[in-house]
Amino acid sequence: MSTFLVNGGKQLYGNVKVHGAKNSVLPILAAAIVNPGESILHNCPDLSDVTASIKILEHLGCTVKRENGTIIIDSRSICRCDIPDELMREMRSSVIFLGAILARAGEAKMSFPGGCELGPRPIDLHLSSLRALGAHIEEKSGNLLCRADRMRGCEINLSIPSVGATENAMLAACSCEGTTTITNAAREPEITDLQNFLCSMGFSVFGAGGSTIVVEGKAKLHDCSHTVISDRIVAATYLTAVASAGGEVNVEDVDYRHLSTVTSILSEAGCRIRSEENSVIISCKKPLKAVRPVRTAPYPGFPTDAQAPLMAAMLCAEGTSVFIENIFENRYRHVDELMRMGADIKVEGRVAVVCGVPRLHGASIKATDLRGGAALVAAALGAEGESRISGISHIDRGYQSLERSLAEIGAEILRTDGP
Ligand SMILES: CC(=O)N[C@H]1[C@@H](OP(=O)(O)OP(=O)(O)OC[C@H]2O[C@@H](n3ccc(=O)[nH]c3=O)[C@H](O)[C@@H]2O)O[C@H](CO)[C@@H](O)[C@@H]1O
Ligand SMILES: C=C(OP(=O)(O)O)C(=O)O
Repeated sequence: MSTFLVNGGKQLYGNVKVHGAKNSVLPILAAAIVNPGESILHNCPDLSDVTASIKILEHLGCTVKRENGTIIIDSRSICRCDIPDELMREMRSSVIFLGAILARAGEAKMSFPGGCELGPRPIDLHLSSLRALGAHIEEKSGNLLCRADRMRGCEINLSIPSVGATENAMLAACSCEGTTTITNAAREPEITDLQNFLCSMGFSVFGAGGSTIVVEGKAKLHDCSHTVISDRIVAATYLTAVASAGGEVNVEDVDYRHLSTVTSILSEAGCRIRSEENSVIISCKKPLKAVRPVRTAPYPGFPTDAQAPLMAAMLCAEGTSVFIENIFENRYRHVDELMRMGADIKVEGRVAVVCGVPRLHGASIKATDLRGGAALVAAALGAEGESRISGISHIDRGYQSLERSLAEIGAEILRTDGP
């Protein structure tokens, strides 16, 4: 089992590039099967979740070529409409294949998806949206058996602006007769990226980025190519790593507009931030100052995926910072591990209170989810001495060679094989 060995206490300097967004490329890979043709995707990160998506595409009968950051999917030869349980469990985004397979084949069979364990992650809104469009879905012994003989566009009002339910509804709506209007849709930049990809293959989809998305079903489709947007959560993680360790780093290939809630909090903490066309430059001297309460919220609010990395940066800030996790019920599993490094954090329900301590020390710690794992790395970079971080397969789901990127800006971090 691989671990990260981090020798903390070194400031970070230089340039680091942000790769393509996991939460964009995964639904886009699923969407590629809606079009019986070729899709060329650029800026695809090399992540274990991307590998899992490719396995699903190949299982369905697609031909997939992957070269550096480009993935070419030819979905003309699709011959199946089921996904094996072990692939469903590998990641959350496997469930987005449901809308895509239904749109393409009119039937689908799969089990429930995996993904980070952050408390209950129901898919009721995914299923009710697909049912509203005309799908018959039977839930039997942990399996979803779906058929859709004739899907019709309709109005779908989501009770929560769920990212995944919005994506599934958009994909299924592509094969419907007529127009589908999704209200209270998720507004994340990754939804806009999915809309742009669907438009590039010939669909008429508009409104993404706002709360109402309109999909005109059925269209004359053609081969397409698309470049995936950059990963705002990876960018946020680099910013918090610099805030934790100190130094000055240019985070490149990023859309600063997607990061404004994160950069405004880091500025409030005392970091100097300069946003340019495609980069954000951060410069920090320790100690930082505590910040006003950080409340996670759907985009454009503060992203839940950046909550743990930001917490890592605030552990040694002067004063008390409060975090309120509004999206997921149990997203503080990193807290116990951070406390092994000397952090002072109290959690009650959805609230975590972080009292700044003068310093952290290295420790043996374990990542139990993706962003919690990234937070442990950020904290270890700012701690005195050596930390050994296990469970890094969680981190590999969302960060391409995190250790290499951090080493390029001066971090002492090594991936080792062993217990
Ligand atoms: C692959 C991907 O894009 N993952 C992201 C996506 O996850 P995901 O799409 O799973 O997150 P959702 O936006 O669906 O979840 C938001 C909230 O809605 C609830 N809910 C969701 C669906 C449903 O059918 N019923 C229901 O109650 C969830 O339990 C959660 O409390 O958005 C999350 C919120 O920004 C991010 O943390 C994840 O990184
Ligand atoms: C929670 C996350 O991913 P997933 O939804 O794929 O589990 C994440 O990217 O932080």
